[in-house]
This record gives sequence, structure tokens and C-alpha cells, in this order.
Amino acid sequence: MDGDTDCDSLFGPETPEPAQAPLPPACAAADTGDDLAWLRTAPQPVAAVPGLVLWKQALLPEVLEPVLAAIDHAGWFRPADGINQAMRFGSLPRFLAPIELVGAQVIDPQLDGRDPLFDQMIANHYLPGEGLPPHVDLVHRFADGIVVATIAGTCTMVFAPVDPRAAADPVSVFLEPGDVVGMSGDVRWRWTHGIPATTHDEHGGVSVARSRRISTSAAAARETPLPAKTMFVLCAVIFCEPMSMTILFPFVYFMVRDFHLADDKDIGFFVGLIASSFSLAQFLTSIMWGWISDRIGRRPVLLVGLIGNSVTIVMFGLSRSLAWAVASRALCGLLNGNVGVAKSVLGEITDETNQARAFSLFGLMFSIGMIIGPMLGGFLAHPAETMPAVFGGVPLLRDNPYLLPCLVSSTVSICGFVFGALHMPETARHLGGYHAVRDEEIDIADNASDGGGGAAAPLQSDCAAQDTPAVRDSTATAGATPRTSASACAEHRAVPVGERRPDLLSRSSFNGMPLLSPQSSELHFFGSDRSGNQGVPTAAGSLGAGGMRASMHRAGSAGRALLRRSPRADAAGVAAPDAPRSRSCSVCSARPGGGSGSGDCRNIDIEIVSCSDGSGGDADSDDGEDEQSGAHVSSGSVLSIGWPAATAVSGYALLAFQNIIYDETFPLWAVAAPPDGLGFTSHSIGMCLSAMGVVTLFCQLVAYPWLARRVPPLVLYRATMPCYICIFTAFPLISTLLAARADLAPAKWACLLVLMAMRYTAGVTSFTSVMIMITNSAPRGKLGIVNGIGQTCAAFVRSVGPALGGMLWAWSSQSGLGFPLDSRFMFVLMGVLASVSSLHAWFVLPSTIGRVVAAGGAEHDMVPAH
Ligand SMILES: O=C(O)CCC(=O)C(=O)O
Ligand SMILES: [Fe+2]
Repeated sequence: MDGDTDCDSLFGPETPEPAQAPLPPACAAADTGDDLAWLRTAPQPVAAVPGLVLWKQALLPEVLEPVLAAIDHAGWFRPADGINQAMRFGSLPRFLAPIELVGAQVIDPQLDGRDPLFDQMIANHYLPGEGLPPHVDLVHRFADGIVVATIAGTCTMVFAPVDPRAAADPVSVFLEPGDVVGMSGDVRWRWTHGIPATTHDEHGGVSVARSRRISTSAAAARETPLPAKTMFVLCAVIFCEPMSMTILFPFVYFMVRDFHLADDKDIGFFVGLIASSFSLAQFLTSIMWGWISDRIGRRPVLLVGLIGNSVTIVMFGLSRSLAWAVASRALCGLLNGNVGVAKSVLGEITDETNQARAFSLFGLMFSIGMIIGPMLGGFLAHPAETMPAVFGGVPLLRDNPYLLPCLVSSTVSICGFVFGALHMPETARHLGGYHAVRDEEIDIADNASDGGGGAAAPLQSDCAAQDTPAVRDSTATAGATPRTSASACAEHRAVPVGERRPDLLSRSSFNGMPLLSPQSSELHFFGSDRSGNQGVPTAAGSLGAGGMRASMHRAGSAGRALLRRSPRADAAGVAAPDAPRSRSCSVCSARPGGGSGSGDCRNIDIEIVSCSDGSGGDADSDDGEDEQSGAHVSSGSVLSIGWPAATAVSGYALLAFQNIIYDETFPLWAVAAPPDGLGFTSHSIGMCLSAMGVVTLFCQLVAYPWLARRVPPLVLYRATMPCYICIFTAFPLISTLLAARADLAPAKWACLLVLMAMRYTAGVTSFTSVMIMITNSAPRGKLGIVNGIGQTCAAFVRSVGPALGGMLWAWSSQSGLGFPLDSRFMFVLMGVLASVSSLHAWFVLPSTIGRVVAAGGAEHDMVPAH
């Protein structure tokens, strides 16, 4: 092991803005043990390691003392049980505030205004002899800067270049209580850092015995940018679906009338038939499309849907008979598995940092499609008559007065198709879709496994027992810290620091979990496996499940790249998609001299969501061989999607049902004369709905993404459901009040708009949250089918909802019966449905659902696999 580098060579000539003056050499101050050293210290760049800043004794003993007491009091560590690590995501505990403040200074004083300063923290507990292998904390997952604070104990941290060809020598830095290390820029990924597993450190020519050491490393997650091209195609898909569904609404009545059917009074029925044939066909085929997309990929299915959409909508525009119109709508629905598949793609290209934004955008595009569709249909029907100067001379449009809006809709689909065909990569990761890599990470991974036999050899030969695929898998996928232990695997110490070794990647995986607020108040405990050197999560159940899954799926891209090269990476504990719920996963590592028998494992009782993640299966699913062959996908019944996904989908169905009843009832109620309704004109309804467009826009673009950074989707969903009960049941109060007190008429607008705004806000919150929960709970390799089932439910609700709503309204408003069977019946019904949804949300949805996100996550720049 290298000794300390001379202070003079460690610290470069340039000194950042002095935080305190005067500034004698920090090393000297540290060495003297001078009580007042902190007064004279400041962050010092370590010249030999670009981006590394060391602030000796930045934290005063009197600051450290309460922090240490708080950590001890919180019981984060149980060394006797091997629990030597704690993670926290979201707002960090208040007692860490001094570390955050000092940390901001070492990274960038400008950070001071960031809120929160840091949103993830790993606390480490080391006994003498324990260390941390050289590793790279995942580069692109964090906003720049990782801050490591030593709270108790001493150690030597060794920084070594990742690239074996680099001329730079390893640099050792002695750390003692109060020292704060800031890493940003190069040191983050061109250098590894690690702590040799030893009982003594050389410092200033003296051998310093280690005692218990406690450190925290803090970082802030950075929102992953959404891949623009894929998002563009998705937006086209998502926009086209509602547009082609609604475009006919304004003219379909006249179209049917033009068919000159025997009896005009049947027109209403035939209109209903045409409108519902689309949803009905979608209802029948969405699961199939989802399933196909799981088998052959999302891209072909999306492209077929887009081309199908563009052809069939034109066919519809050319309709001359009822049969043709119904058939073309049905065909459109049949070929349109797109929305479900698009949701799967969204799940695969997002992670928890951008999921809320992406799904909000999804909702937004859908809403815009719903608005634009009828507008196009209304404005562009009969163009030869309404715009004779432009279209009067076009016989095709004269003979087919409903073709033009359909052509416009078709053009949007074709644009989506062409762009998608040219630019959209396959995203289904279990089919070898997106690879998670940035160039540097590929380099690291490549170096790690190919960087000469010597690189990986020491680990394999010397720590063979730990380096089974099982361990690798559990390390890389569980992302647990590979903590070295002097006794268990001395070879780890023996491997020269800075050498290319696969295990340096596992730390990347671990720290590559930029879990944001959804996990905010969760603490996750991990511990090192004492008999092996690979960190194994050791907390049984309770606190750990969400984090476990998180870590499994947050495994860094480098880790994945590594896994991909391991033919049996899947061996340990990657649950089959239909594995029983109780299965614990991924944490059973092979032990030296032992198998991976369950007796050996510190199993975390992770629900199946945790191990058989859907949206691509991410890190643990990167076992190319298995997946290429479709082994995961084919196992188990097609429809076995696991309990969490089933509950999420059923929640979605309930939600969609109550909302479609509302959508159907609202205009009927609004135009009905008081006391049954508000006596609005359709113009007033239009105004209300336009105002709600603004509310929706605001919620989807601003409010939801903001909220979702702070609150997990399940919590948002659970909070929203009871609100629905109040909102729905409050509507009829307005009409009742209005009937009783005509003088209050002006207030009705205010009441109505407030209520509607609440309902639309609840709509955005609940739908976006449930979509995220569905995506996050899908078993690996089955995201497509799960979304297909969700889409089927939506299509079913859409095909029966309007008719049912209309029928029930007609019946109740004319029933002549008393409350609740009078005109307020619909709202009572919605209240009851919302109560059922609330019970479902609170008592049926597993509390871990949606906590961890789409496996798609850990990627940054999505790079197509081919
Ligand atoms: O414990 C330390 O000082 C280092 C911790 C670290 O490198 C990490 O958490 O990534
Ligand atoms: Fe680290």
C-alpha cells in the first residue's frame, strides 16, 4: 500500500477562494493536532488528482459529536449483525445539515442555494481491518459532486487512475474526523477511490491504528435527460391515438346520415356503433400487442400501429357505407396497440429522476390529442363547402367530405412512422434493446473485463469463492457495497490499487442509485458479508425492500456492461417473471466453501416487484443469453403478471371507470336545468373545459413533476383517492344550492371552477401516479403485456362507459325518486366508486409499489444496441 503522499505534492499551488483566512497548509494543521486547526483550514484542491478537494477538519469536534450521537441513536449500524451501511434518499436527516453545508463548499460554493443540497447519502461503518475496494461512483447519475465526510475514525483513502496506461501514480490521503473530501470532475470517473482493508495506516511516518470509522458520502441526483428522438416518436404515437379516436366526433353523425340508412332515428345507435367499434377492437387486441411487443420488441409494434393508424383513418374518411365505416374503425382499433406499448417504452427509457416528467408529458400529449382531434374534425369536414377557394376544385374532397381531417390525422401518424423507422431504437432491454452506457463507462467496463487477464485474474483466482457469477450478480445488481474484509479476502488488499478489476465497477452500481424523493424517508441497510468480500444486503425485510429493488435496478450501466459479459449473471436470485411473491432475490451470494443455499443468505423479503422488475429488467436482466432466447419471457403463463402489477392495473381500471363516468355526466349535468343541473349553455361548458385545459397543462408540466420529486407515486395516489370522494359528491351541492338561492348564482362559477380544477388536478396526479406504478411493478419481460392489460381495461371502460353513463343519467334524472336515486345519483355513484378506489389504494396496493422505478432507469444516454 502506498504511504501518504507528501503534503507539498498533494496540494497544488492554486487555492480556491479562501473560506477562512489566513490559510496555512492544511496538512500541517492536521498533523499538529492543533485544536484550532479548523480555524485555519480551507478546502484545498489536491493537485495530483484533478477534481479532488480536501478540507481538513472542516467539521469541528463539537459539530461532529452530535452527528455521531444522532447516527448512533438512529441505530443505523449493527456491526455485530453485519449491518454496516445505511442509505438515505430524499431530504437528508437534519442532523446532517452541517455536512451538507460544508459539502456544498467543497463541491461548489454556488451550490449553497440548491434545495435540497444533497438528496442521497450513504453512511458507512468500518471496523478495523475493513475497507472499500477501489471503485468509481457512477458518473452520470449525480449532479456534479460527491462529498465524503469522516465523522469518526481514521483511514487512508487511495485514489488511483482508472486507465492503467495513465502515467499518474496512486495518491493516498489520510482522513481523520472532521475531514471532508469533495469529488467532482475527473476524479469522479478517471480515478477510482477506495480504502484498503487494513488495521493500520501509515501517516506522517507513524503507523496509526484504526478504530471504528464512520463516514457519510452524499450526492444529489441529476435528472436524466429524456432521449429526444424516442420521445418524439412516442409523442406522435400518444398524440395520434386520442386524435384518431375523437376526430370523428363532430362529423360522424352527418356521415351516418349521408349513408341514407332506412330510418333516421337509428342514426344515434349507428354513431355509437362506429365510435365504440374502435375501443372494442382495442379491447380485444391490446393484450396481444403487449405480448407481441414483449416477444419481438416495441419498435415493430409501434411502427405497425402508426402505419395501421394512418391507413385505417384514411379508409374511414372514404367511408360510403356503415359497414365500411365500422370495419375501418375496428381495423384501426385492431392495429392500435400503441398506447400500451408506448407506456412500456416510456418505462424503459426513463428512471426515477425523469419518470414523472415523462409520464406527465404522456398525459399532456394525450390531452392535446383529445382536444385537437375534435377541432380538426369540426373545422376540416366538408372543406369543399367551407373553404371552396382552397378545396372546391378537389374532386376527391368534394366526393368525400370527411376525408380531409382524416388525411391530416393520417399525416401525423405517417410522420411518426417515418421518424420512428429512421430514428427509434428498440427499447425492450430484455430483447437486447438499449444498452446503458456512456462512452467512459464502456471504457471502464471494457477495461475491467478485457484489460488483460491480469486485471481480473487476482479476483478470480484469489477470491474465487466470492467471484462466482452469483456474487457478481448480487453485487452488481443489488448494488451492495463490496466491502473488503482483511480476514475474508486478503487478496483484495493485495491487488494493486488502480488495477482494472471488475469489482471496481460494483461500487459504481451501488452509488448509481439516484433515488429521489419517492424513497425519501426510507432508510436502507446493507451490510457486508463477513465471509465474503462482496457486500450483501443484510437487513431482513422491513426497511430494505424498496431500496433493495432500487439498488438492483439502479445498478449502474457499467455494472450492466460487466454483467453482460457474464453468461450466468442471472444465476443468483433473479426471479423469473412469475416467481412466487415470497421469493427473496439477488442477495444470496455464494459463500466461500458454501453454496448459495438459503440458509446462507441474508434474504430480504422483497416482493416480487423487487426482483422481477418489468420495465426491461434492467441490470439484473442483462443476461443476454437467457434473454435473447426469450427464456424469461416464455416462462410462466402469459397473463401471470404478479400481484403488484395486477393490483396496479386494477387500480387503473377503477380510476378510468370513475373518470369516464364523470366525463360523461359532467356535460349532461351542466346543461340540465336547476335543480338537476346548472342550466349552462354548451358555450359555458366549453369555457369551463378550456379553463381546465390550462389547469391540466400546469399540472402536467409543472405541478406533478415537482410533486413527484418529493413524494412517492403511491403516496400521491393514496392521497388523491379520498379527494375524489369529496370532489364528486360536492358537484351536486352546487346545483342544489343554486336552486335554493338564486342570488348565489354568481358564486356558482367560482365554486364550479374550483371543484373542476380540483378534479383535473386529481386526474393528472392519480393517472400519472398509477401509470408509473404499473410500469414499476411489471415483472421483467412482461412490461408489454402488463401495459396491454391496462390498455384493455381502458378500452373496455371507454367502450361501455359512455353508454352506461348516458343511460344512468337519463334514468336517474327522470326517475322521480328521492335522493340518492334522483339526479344526484350519478355523483353518488362516482363517490361510491371513488370510495372503492380509495380502499383499493390504501388496502390492496402493496406499500412497496412504485417505490422503485423502472428498471429502464440507470441509463443516461440511451445508446441503441445495434
Ligand atoms: O467511507 C468513505 O470514506 C468512502 C465512501 C465511499 O467512497 C462511497 O460511499 O462511495
Ligand atoms: Fe465512493
